[in-house]
Amino acid sequence: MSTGLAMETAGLGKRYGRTWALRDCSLAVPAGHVVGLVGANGAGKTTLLSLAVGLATATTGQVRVAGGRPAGSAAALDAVAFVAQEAALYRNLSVADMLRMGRGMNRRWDADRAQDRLRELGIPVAKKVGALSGGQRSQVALTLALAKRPELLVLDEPLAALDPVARHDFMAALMTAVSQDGISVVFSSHVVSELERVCDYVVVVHGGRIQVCGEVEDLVAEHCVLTGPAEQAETVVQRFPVVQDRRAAAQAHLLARAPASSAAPAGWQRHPVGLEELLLAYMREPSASVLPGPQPLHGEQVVH
Ligand SMILES: Nc1ncnc2c1ncn2[C@@H]1O[C@H](COP(=O)(O)OP(=O)(O)OP(=O)(O)O)[C@@H](O)[C@H]1O
Repeated sequence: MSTGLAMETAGLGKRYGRTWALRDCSLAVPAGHVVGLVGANGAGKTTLLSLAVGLATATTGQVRVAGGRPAGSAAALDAVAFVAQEAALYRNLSVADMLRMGRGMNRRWDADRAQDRLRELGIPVAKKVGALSGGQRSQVALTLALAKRPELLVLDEPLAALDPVARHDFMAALMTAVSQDGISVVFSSHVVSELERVCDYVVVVHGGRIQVCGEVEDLVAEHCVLTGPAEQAETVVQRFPVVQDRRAAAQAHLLARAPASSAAPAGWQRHPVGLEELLLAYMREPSASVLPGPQPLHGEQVVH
């Protein structure tokens, strides 16, 4: 059994009929990170998260979570909390009913903390879930997930239905929980502009395959935009892997994998690149990939 990894997959694949929703996915995400999972519609994000929380079974390969527990096993269910895309709450039940259900279904339920959290947020527990705003419903779902005291919290597009203020409040609540509890978080999102503020690790999925996986700090340090004369661009392209190539008549802008330790070519300037720009470049260029994260374990037998 391996430890220190929030999520690890080896050769993981999921097929629905003739469609491979996820294919040959091998990654190892260290514990203690806030991981942003991004990719276009239909890229395979929900499939990967569903496999990780044990809601779907793999067609090929393996997935383990929270320090090597096989996904879907009793040990994993104890250690992992999941907030689904539509924050699966029973709209006809009151918030208090949901809290009672949570307590009945979980061994390590922290009822006091859940009550305190909802009080601080001003969410009345007597109210029916269906009568809450979208932002309040998301906060209730997060409260229920945190009350489980998970080691790994998985959220599928938690920001999708929220307005900018609710989105900000939700992420602030999540970050507070992360710093208080030291949990690992993996969440999928289309809001690439907000990831820089909250994530320290990113995974990009494209067409069911992992395209990018690594620590934000490393990724940003390993990339830059090189600007210089367009007629010399080909020589630069041969020297550095280029993710995005933009050329005008006179000048070229190349978003390249060129670590800070490598000198910029003579006559060229190096500019730092932000996470949003970097992720958008990779998402626009599916053939470019980078996988600098730790190597997943191979060859270990996992008994489900
Ligand atoms: N239950 C299913 N039956 C058939 N095909 C499915 C099923 N679930 C997902 N797929 C297909 O698998 C692929 C990946 O879907 P998935 O929902 O994982 O993508 P996603 O990245 O989460 O997309 P989105 O951002 O739109 O939520 C898509 O082509 C989708 O149509």
